[in-house]
Amino acid sequence: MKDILAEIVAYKRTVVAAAKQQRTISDLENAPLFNRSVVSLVNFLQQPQKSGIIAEYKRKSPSRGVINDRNSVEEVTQAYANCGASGLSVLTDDKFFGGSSEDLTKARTLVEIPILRKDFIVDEYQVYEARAIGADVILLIAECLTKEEVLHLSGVAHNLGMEVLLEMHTEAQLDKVSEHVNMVGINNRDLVTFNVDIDRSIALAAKLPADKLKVAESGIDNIDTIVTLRNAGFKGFLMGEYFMKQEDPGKAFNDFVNALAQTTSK
Ligand SMILES: O=C(O)c1ccccc1NCC(=O)[C@H](O)[C@H](O)COP(=O)(O)O
Repeated sequence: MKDILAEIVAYKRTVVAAAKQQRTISDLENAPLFNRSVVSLVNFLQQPQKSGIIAEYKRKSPSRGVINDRNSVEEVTQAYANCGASGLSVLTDDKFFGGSSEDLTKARTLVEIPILRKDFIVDEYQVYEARAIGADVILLIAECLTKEEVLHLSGVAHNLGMEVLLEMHTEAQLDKVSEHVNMVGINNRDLVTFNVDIDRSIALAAKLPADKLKVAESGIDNIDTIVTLRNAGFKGFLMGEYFMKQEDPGKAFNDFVNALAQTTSK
């Protein structure tokens, strides 16, 4: 199996090197959105009247190919926000996921809920970039960063007023959690084999630090799974493909959230 993560990270380094030639960090600091007030995803995920779902705008992926090339980022993210999403995740990688920074900024101008920049962050330049394009939260992936890198990048995000979701897949990666990580995400998808196993989140739940909000990521496609994950202590549920592959992702999201509310009010 080809190591897609290594390929993505190598690509990111070339993209960052090129971006630095175009715009310096001080250019990013002067971007119109750079000093806007950040909206806390941790707060939104703790509001009981919201779904806890972080709904992802995802056009394609290495594991699935094209998922949705019909519905615009404006249409989908507005629908998600209006129908009870606790947060949005917008993929800003172009090559592997068909996203862009412009996608995130378009969503930012339309919605007021927290937005996660979903990308492969390996350089502090990308953290400044996240702030400049309107993100509230960054994703750090333990699998492609050292403990020192997580500490540094989460510190930069914290100093810029943003929150950090640290994604991991194994218990050994828990060692990389730093003081400026606000949320720990368990990715149910193995990024080498692409196998998805929801039990991955359940198995690791009790081992996660009590002071970090728990987020389950990937492969979630039904209400029973969310109920099980909630009972295991998860407050956030990152869902992309399940909604994006439907004819009308916004309607599918609305139907799902209503059914979830009915199930949990019984
Ligand atoms: O989704 C992939 O194929 C993928 C491959 C390599 C690295 C990351 C990948 N996905 C990123 C994600 O974390 C998911 O988009 C996110 O958790 C939502 O997952 P899903 O609900 O299964 O679309």
